[in-house]
Amino acid sequence: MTLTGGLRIDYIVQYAQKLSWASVVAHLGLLLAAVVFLVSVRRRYLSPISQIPGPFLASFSRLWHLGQIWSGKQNLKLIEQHDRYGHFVRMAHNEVSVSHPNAVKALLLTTLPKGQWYSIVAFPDYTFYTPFSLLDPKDKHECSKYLSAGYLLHNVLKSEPAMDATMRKFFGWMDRYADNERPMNLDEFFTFVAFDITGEVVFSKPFGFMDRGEDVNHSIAMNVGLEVYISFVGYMQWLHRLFANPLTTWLGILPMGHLFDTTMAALAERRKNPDARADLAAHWFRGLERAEKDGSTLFDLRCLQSFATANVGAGSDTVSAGLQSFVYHLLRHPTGWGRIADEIADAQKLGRCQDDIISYEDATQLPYLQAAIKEGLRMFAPVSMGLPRVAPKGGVTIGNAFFPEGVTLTVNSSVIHASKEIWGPDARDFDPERWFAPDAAVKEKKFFIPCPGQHVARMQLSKIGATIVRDYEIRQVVPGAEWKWSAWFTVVPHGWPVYISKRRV
Ligand code: HEM
Repeated sequence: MTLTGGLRIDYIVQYAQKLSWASVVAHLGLLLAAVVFLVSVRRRYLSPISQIPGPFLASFSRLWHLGQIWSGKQNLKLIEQHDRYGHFVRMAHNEVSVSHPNAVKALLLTTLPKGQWYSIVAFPDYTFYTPFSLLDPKDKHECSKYLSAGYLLHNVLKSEPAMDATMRKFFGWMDRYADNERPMNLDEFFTFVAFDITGEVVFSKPFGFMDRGEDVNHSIAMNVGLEVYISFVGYMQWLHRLFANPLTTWLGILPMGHLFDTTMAALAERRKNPDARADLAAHWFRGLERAEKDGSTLFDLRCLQSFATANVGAGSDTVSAGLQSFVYHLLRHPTGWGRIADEIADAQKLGRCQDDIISYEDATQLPYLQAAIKEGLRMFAPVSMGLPRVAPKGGVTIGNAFFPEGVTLTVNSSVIHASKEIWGPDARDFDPERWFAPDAAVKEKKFFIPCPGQHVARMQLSKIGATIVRDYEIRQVVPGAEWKWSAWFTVVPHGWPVYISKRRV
């Protein structure tokens, strides 16, 4: 060490020895403040996305974004920001929300690495992974190829009789409420039926919500807790390691609850049963055999188990939200409800729509029904969180903007669905008629974010939606009262009880 270096250290040591504890803390505080200040200045002014407009807090931290999630209205707040700033909004120091019409194609339909946030969507703990949570597109593909066959329409259709059995129970509850003339929380029953159908479709075992007509073991309430958890903790992965690790899994103290226990137990049972129904698990187990033969180092039983739980979450809340949006918006547009009732009456004259639960085949031939379902999903996108991708080597160009490697670019369905540039000046209004425009099919492909469970979702929305309109009349207990919701990863409304009456005896 040089003489000057030694002297400097001596000086610092002597200076520190003279300080009281209070002033040591004050000095450390000052040092920390200086570091935070310098990092913030660097992020705000020297980042490759410094020129992207957005809220002040977002220009140097994640705080603005977390605040919006906490408000429960992140989807609406982001729409407001895009209305103000245009196609690109800096929503955090390293993340840009994109509403450009090319966003879905450039970011989601292309194989880009996913943002770090996705690592959280694998349960029960951070050592598990699924194609949903894997960030590298090559890894995702390696797992997905063993899982995707089950979602093909002709495979999903094999579950229709099982879906019908669960739907029958759902309509049994509607009949009971109609007979008793008591208000029904249709929102809850939509969630119960969606969860039970997911159980049927995934592993031929409903969770039992429809039998009891209640949230068995508070599992759905717990699932909401999990949604809040992933929305926040996804941005603080170190916390996830603290809460959800192999030790907490082994101790069984994670808040996964009945849904996840049932999923694991059902999968274990399923594996032993060679005569099982052709459900998703059957395809996945076949995929597992293939992966073993191929020597896949990535796709294994743990990945399959974790993926099953991801399906339960991803497939149930979303369908409940879609069903709710369909009924809620049609109650405000009685002519739309009437149009569907009329097309069903016409179909019945031709011998269709006769089954107690309208078949999927018949429901797909009801154009206004299909338009109203799509419009419900457009108006109220069930996945309310942005979907982050990371610009790879060489960067990404969207419109006239170039984003260099490493920038996180996010697409939010609600923002895309509310874009006046895409849907026209009436983008914020519910209007099923827009789905009869010549470019409607192209818009659906371009601007609805793809999901592997789309056929499962469409079957439920179409069959339940059509049967409700054919067989029931619904009115809100407080006509016109607004529903309530909080937007976490998904957004599921509540708080709009209804009276039911039967059209069919
Ligand atoms: C109306 C209902 C639904 C909507 C709006 C919807 C929407 C979405 C969206 C936006 C994503 C995120 C895609 C991404 O990260 O790039 C997603 C992912 C996913 N959804 Fe759906 N979904 C619905 C129903 C379902 C159903 C019924 C299932 C299963 C039966 C399902 C299974 C999944 C799975 C497994 C993923 C993760 C895919 C992956 O990255 O590997 N979804 N969905």
